[in-house]
Amino acid sequence: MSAPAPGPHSLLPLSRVPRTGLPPRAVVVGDPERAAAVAALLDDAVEVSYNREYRTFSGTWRGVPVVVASHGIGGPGAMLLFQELADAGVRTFVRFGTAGAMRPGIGDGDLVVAEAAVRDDGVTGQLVPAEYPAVSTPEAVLALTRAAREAGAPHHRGIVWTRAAFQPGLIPLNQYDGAGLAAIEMEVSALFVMASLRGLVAGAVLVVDGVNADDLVDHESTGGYDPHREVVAEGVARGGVVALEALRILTEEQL
Ligand SMILES: O=P(O)(O)O[C@H]1O[C@H](CO)[C@@H](O)[C@H]1O
Ligand SMILES: O=c1cc[nH]c(=O)[nH]1
Repeated sequence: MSAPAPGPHSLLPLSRVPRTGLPPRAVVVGDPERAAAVAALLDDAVEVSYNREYRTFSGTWRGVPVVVASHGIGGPGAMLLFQELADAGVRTFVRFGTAGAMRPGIGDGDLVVAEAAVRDDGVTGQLVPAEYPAVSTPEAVLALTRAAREAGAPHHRGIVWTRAAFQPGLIPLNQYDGAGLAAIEMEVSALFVMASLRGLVAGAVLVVDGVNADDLVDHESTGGYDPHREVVAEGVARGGVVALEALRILTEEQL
C-alpha cells in the first residue's frame, strides 16, 4: 500500500516545511539565494519547500544530515521561520548572515562569531521582558571559532547589535559607543532568545559586508556598505563552510 498523500496540516503554515522528518540541525540565512548556495555544498541536497522568503533544503554535510533555510530580512519574519523549524524538530541552529563591522580592526569579508546580541530586534520584546539575555550556546561559539580557524578564515568574536531598523533615522546611533560591539545585523538576538526559551542550541557567524550607517565605524577597516563585492563573496564562501562544519562539530558533541 502506498503512503497516504500529505494532508493540509502536515506542512507548517508559513515556511511550508513538513512537521516531521527534517534533520535536527540547521543553517539559517537571510537570503534565499544564499540558502541555495549553501545547499549546493551538501551531498544529495533537495529543496524541501519555498514559500515567501522561506526557502528550505535538506542534505548531508560530511555525513551529517542538515537543513539549510532562509528567513528573509528582519527579526519578526525570521522568528517565524525559527519557530516553525523548531516545531518541525530542529534542535541546533547556526545563523550564517552578513553584518556591518562596528569594531576597528574588523574588515570586509572577515567573519564575526556572535557571543551574544543586543535585543533591538523588534520582536523578542513582545515575547519576554527586555532584561532577558540573548546569548549563544557556548559550545556553538567554540565550534564556530574552531571551524573558522581550521578554514583559515579571518575571524573575530564579540557581541553583535541586532537592530530592527536598517536605515539610520533621527535617533543617534552612538548609544553603544565604547561598549565594544563587534558588528550590526538584524536577526541574531531573535534566534538566541527563541533557542534559550525552548532549550535549544544556537550560534551565529556573520560575514562583514561594510557598514550601513556611516557613523558606526571608522572607515579604515571597511569600504562602506556594499554586499556585492568580491571581498564579501569570498567571505561568504568561507562562511558557508564554517557554518556547516560547526554543525558537524556540534554533532560530534551530541548537540
Ligand atoms: O545577509 P543576511 O543573513 O540577510 O543578514 C543581514 O543582511 C540583511 C540586511 O541587508 C539583514 O537580514 C541582516 O541581518
Ligand atoms: O544589518 C546589516 C547587515 C549587513 N550590513 C550592515 O551594515 N547592516
